[in-house]
Amino acid sequence: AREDDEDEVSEEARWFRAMVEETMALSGASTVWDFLPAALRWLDVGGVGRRLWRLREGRTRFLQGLIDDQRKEMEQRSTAAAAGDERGRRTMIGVLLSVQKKDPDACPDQLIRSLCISSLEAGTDTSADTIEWAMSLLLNNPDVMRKAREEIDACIGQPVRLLDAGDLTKLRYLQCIIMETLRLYPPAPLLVPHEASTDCTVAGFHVAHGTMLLVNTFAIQRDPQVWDQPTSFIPERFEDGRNKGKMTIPFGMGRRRCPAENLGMQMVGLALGTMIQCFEWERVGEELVDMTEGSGLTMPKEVPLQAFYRPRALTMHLLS
Ligand code: HEM
Repeated sequence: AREDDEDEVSEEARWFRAMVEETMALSGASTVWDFLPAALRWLDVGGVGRRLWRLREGRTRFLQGLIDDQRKEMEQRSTAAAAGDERGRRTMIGVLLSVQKKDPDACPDQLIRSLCISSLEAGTDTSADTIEWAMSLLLNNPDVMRKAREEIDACIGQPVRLLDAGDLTKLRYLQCIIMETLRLYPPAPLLVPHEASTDCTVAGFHVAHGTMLLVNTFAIQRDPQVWDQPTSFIPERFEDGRNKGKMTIPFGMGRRRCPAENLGMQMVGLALGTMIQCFEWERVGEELVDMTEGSGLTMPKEVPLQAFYRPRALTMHLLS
């Protein structure tokens, strides 16, 4: 699907997506660099440092462009407001620029760039990968896809309309599908590397100050001592609060847990739900969709998903 839609997205969107994909691939938890003594790091094995530096320059240019545009728009708006025209939209950069205006030192452009880029980067691949894994699982489990579509059709009723964010809380089975996808294929399988800020002891293990800590969510969520048929895709295991309290932490936990869990669940739910509602999906051949995991900070599919789809007669009028 990725190649087919190349014509439909802007140059900028394509660049952004490629930049995020490369950043995530290079930021995988274990690069050779991490295992080198500090004195040897200047060797830049594999050119990782150089490539990350180039990506950083591109990101800075992109974000600074957005900030400059917004600043200009706000200046024009304040002139218009003085003339009685109050139109304008509220954006994250706009809010941060207002803070900057009141206190320039507390909110420099560099801070705005960092806040925006971390949200954009953290929200792009995680959500897109989850949708791709979920669709792959559904293609390999057509009965689950059918049950999800029946739930959506029953929820929407007549006259048929596109599902929207307000429907998502009623689509319990769709939520179970997403939870089960995130259990089997957490987009950040080792979460994000953390560092112990002081010496401490956790469950009898001594952790020295400065140690890099990785949480193996992937292993925790497939633990055979906790889950029945741990590697099977069974959305029903989350129905009616069953298995509540078992360790599923695709969004991390504690103070640095993903701040956008609700937004992420909504984005995935809306995209996946609409794809199921509007199209018939089929695998490209007899064989099952390849489910090999790729590498990086996020966990993309090793082989990008390709599938056949055609609009459903029921929803054709909504698409034209
Ligand atoms: C299915 C979707 C998503 C998943 C599975 C996910 C998962 C995660 C995980 C595992 C972390 C690291 C937690 C830790 O350090 O222990 C994280 C952090 C973060 N996520 Fe998400 N995320 C998703 C969507 C989003 C979206 C849509 C946004 C923003 C638009 C976002 C913004 C962030 C930010 C800013 C952080 C860093 C928080 C911090 O370091 O304090 N995420 N996310």
